[in-house]
Amino acid sequence: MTTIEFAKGHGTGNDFVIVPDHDNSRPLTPDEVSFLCNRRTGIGGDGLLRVIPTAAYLEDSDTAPAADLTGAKWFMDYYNADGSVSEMCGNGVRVFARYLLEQGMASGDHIKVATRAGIKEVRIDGDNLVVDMGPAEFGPTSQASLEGYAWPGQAVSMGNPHLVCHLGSQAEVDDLNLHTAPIVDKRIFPHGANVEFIAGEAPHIHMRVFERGVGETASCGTGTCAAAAVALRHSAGPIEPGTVATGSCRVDVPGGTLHITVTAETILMSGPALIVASGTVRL
Ligand SMILES: N[C@@H](CCC[C@H](N)C(=O)O)C(=O)O
Repeated sequence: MTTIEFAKGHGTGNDFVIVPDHDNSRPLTPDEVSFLCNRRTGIGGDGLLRVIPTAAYLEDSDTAPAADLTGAKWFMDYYNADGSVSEMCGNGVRVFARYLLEQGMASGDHIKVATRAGIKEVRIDGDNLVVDMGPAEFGPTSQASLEGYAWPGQAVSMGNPHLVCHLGSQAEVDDLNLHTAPIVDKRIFPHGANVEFIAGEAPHIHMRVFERGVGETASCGTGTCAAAAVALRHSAGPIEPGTVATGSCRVDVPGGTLHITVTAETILMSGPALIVASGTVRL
């Protein structure tokens, strides 16, 4: 049996077990990740963030990184609660940056975090952290089905895959039973997708999300970016293909509120991140 250090943090209720591994000497198996994320028998979290040096990740990784990561000292090695890996986690990046600051592993008001989807720059803005998430990439339209119903949706990549379904009213979103995973088209999403159900119009929408590898969560940072991009395009009316519908959008999720700004080049996500506990745990 080994004992490891952990911390626990969240961003708008999307919670993470944080495991520092400064020399990348203790990789975690998928079973260990799902044990740590288990809310009854482990610590509990929607996901897990291993904190490892970017240089160590680059040495060990057998796949070429999506982008040059050498400008960021620390790599966010992100896992979903079921032990699967995802390319990106928006709330996770804010929590990761908050952890680096509190541990004295980063300083100043701009922090770079290496992720599987490239380097993300985080700016500290009082209690909020503002992440440059990169642009949304729109894919085809598709649909999500659940309990015999189907909703049209827009495929969006924020580094990780999303399907955003715009429903008629907030009551419809509130009434959804998200205890089981919505079914998505495997031809469009061969590795699954995070499914966002939204109501309202930009600049203020409501969202619930079923996350791939997790289940329903209180918030999803990449999901709010995808949802805001879709809502802004929806309210912009017909626009030139290839043109981005820019603007700001408030996204209310069960765990709080995130503020999203879509520019022609990128998407900025602003919201809180807190570290709430730390300790040791037996594996
Ligand atoms: N909670 C996240 C997204 C985490 C990854 C996702 N479940 C996936 O598999 O892509 C966020 O805040 O973005």
